[in-house]
Amino acid sequence: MAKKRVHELAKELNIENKDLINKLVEMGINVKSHMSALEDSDVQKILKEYGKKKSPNMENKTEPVTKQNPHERGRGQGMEGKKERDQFFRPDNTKGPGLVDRVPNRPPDRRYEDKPKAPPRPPKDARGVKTAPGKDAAKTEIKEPAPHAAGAGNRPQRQQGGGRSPQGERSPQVHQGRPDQRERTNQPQGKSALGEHNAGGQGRPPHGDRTNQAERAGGTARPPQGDRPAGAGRDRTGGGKPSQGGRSGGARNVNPTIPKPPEQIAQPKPTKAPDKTKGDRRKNYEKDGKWADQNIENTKLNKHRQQKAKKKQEQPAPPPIPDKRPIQIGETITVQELAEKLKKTAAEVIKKLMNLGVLATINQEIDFDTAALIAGEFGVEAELKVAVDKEALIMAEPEDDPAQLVPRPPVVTIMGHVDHGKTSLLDAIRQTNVTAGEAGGITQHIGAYQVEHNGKKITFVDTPGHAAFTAMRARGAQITDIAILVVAADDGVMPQTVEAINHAKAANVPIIVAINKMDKPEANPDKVKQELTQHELVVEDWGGDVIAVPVSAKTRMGLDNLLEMILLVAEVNELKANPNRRARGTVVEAELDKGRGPVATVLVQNGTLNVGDTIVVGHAYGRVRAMIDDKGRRVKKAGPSTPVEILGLSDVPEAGDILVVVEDEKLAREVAEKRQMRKREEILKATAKISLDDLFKHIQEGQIKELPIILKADVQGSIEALAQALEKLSTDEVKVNLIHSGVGAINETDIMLASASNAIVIGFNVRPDANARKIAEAEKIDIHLYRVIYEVIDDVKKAMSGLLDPEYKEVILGHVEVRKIFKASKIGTIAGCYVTEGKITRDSGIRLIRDGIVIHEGKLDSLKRFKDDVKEVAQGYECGITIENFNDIQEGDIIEAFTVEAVKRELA
Ligand SMILES: Nc1nc2c(ncn2[C@@H]2O[C@H](COP(=O)(O)OP(=O)(O)OP(=O)(O)O)[C@@H](O)[C@H]2O)c(=O)[nH]1
Repeated sequence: MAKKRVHELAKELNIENKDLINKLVEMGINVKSHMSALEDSDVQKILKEYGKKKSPNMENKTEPVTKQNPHERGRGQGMEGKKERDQFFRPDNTKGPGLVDRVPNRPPDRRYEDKPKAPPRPPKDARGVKTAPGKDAAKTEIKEPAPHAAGAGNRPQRQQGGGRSPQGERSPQVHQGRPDQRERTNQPQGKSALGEHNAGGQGRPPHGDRTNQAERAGGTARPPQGDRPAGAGRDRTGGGKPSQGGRSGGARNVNPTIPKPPEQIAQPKPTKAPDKTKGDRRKNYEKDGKWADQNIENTKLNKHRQQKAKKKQEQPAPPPIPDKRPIQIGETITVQELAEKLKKTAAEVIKKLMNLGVLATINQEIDFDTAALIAGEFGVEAELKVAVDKEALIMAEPEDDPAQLVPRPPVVTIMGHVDHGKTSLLDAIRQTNVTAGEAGGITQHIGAYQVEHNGKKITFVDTPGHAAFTAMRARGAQITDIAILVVAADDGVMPQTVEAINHAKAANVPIIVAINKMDKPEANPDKVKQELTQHELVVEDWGGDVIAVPVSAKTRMGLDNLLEMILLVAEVNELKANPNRRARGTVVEAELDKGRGPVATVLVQNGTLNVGDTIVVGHAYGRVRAMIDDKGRRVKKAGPSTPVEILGLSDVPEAGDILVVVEDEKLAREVAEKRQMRKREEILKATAKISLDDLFKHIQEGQIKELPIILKADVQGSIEALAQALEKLSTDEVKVNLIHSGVGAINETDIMLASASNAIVIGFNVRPDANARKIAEAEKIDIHLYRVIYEVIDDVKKAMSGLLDPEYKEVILGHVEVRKIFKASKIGTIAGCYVTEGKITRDSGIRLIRDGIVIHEGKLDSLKRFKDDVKEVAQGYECGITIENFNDIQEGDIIEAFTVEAVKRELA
């Protein structure tokens, strides 16, 4: 006889293949699919299982039906149609048709409410609250089916077990196994929740159902168990373990009375899982060791699948986990960049900015604080990114290893009073050196030179005077090791001598006094020495520590001695440097050579500068293309204290700029460009908008060499007259430059031009229109309005000479539009007006403007509201106006009301 296949048997039993397969698996019968053939014995087992289940449960279930419990009803009625049954089972698959949806509509314990006798049990209630609602609801809604045998009574259990279809099949088995289990579960021992459940299912008094079920189950239920609080607790836990229970315990241990809701299954309580599994396993094992093991395996597998499916169903589109990492923002950031960092659109960011009252365009930079606020609005934290100061990095002076330090030539600067012979002395030393046989012969004035004395080198800075010395110091460059103070023996200490002394002292530079012009008969070195003491310079002869050397630049007398002394002081001061490192130096002189480009004389102060080195010098950078020494020779390297001319810079640096060698050109360029930008900004800042009020101040500060003017007038004749008069005002210091003139009102374009060229705007018998006025205010453009040519000339003249004293300033009160004209023989022309802006007062001065041209300036004769005289009329109101001694008012004219206020002038 042909073996029966699973699907055939399922058909026979009127259950789904899936359910039957699961049931078979639970029973330890290995089947792979609905096509798997079943042994006769297995078929018998199944039939027995289902057959067994049917009878008792069905009977039991009828009772609840009468009580109109939906579940019971469903069961009691028995499910005839497959559809119905399917409906019942499917919900078990976590997401049966409509199961979840219906759950909420169900009162959680409705089933139990129907049982008034049910004694209240806190623990169970608790559970009920937590889990039952879903369960019951689900059940109630879906539970109509359960037609066949076990169906009615067991279904709830199945669902409970895991709410999966397999359980549906299992249900019969549940019933089968029940008695045994019940016996076990009913044992007082605290079994796992599930165990309790199962048992409790039959014997849970607190839940009305339970009693019913117990009855249904065939009296196996044990009320005492149900009472056990522990049981309840366990129950709950068991309930919380849907997935596991579903498989391992669900089917087997399902509690017929308290079916678990799909929700419970869907949201298991992981904490109790192990207990349940344990309990189930033990039970299974007790029941049938093999079976249990297999079942566990299957359970795991199915659990995995279910979880997967569940995940898919429950989280079809998991919301993207927001990136909570803080974003890094510098001191400033553009709106666009911020939007990108926040992964938002610029529009969204701009909108948030607007909410904060910040109007910004996409390319506008906002500061860190604002950016952080915006980021916060989007729930993102912002961190201030401290930019690495590359400039500081390259400018940092590395510490030299003392072992690497070697003596270096002293760098000497010559200072002193005018005409005391500084230049003569420098030349004399240089020439002496040349005549001494220095190779090369042709001396180059590159800003510094080196001489050799007794085999030792001395570097002289070729820019005498303390002004240059201090200017360099002010730039942070101190190149001088020793200062030679030249004092003419025939003249003595003079004011600039004193200055030089103070500058050298301030720089903490040792001083050697060269008493020059000793060849002169009137030379009086003692007088010099004496005067020096008054400035805290006590020469050695007089018991001090200051070296004084009598010299003559003219006769070259004492020069060797002077050089000797220089070397001595250098030795005492232990001047050392490390030639084995990247060079660092200071620009002594720089210029733009027509043929060679930017040329700078650099005094290397430490390290060795090589041809090919990448350098940054102030705002210039480049690679050392060539180096020329003070003798005009090309050199490849320059060590400490060596002055060299260097070629290859991008721009002409300034004296006092520091030269550093950097590793790569990109970094050099970056730093140099940053400095250039900073410099430009400084220049821009310094060039403030000109106004007549502070014109003289700017002229004095040398910031202005010309005064750009934009002139607007009522007629061409006025422009010509004014242009001529204004241009005549040009002086040697400032040239008046009429950059634009025209007939008509001052408009927006005039203001923009003034803003771009930093010009002042003069209006003669014309007014700025509303737009122009607004822009002028925003752009801080100075507009001067006149009605007399002489006043224009006088004001500009005074402004240029610093004599302008505008003690009064005109303030515009408002504008009134003439809308209707009335003629009255006695009064004259009455203008029916409307105040369009500001206000007009009875005592305000007025200008009648027609097409931007001032037709009349004067006073009001009367200001009325209806028939009453009023002191003022505000914006939005009508009024009647007559102008003193003026009747040529036309409709459309604008009356400008103004007042003149005294202004306290700031001293320039
Ligand atoms: N007799 C004599 N005249 C000297 C000596 N040194 C300089 N002179 C003269 O003094 C005058 C000024 O000399 P400079 O070398 O130009 O003096 P300085 O200090 O460089 O002058 P400034 O550059 O104007 O500050 C010149 O006429 C020199 O010829 C000297 O040793 N003896």
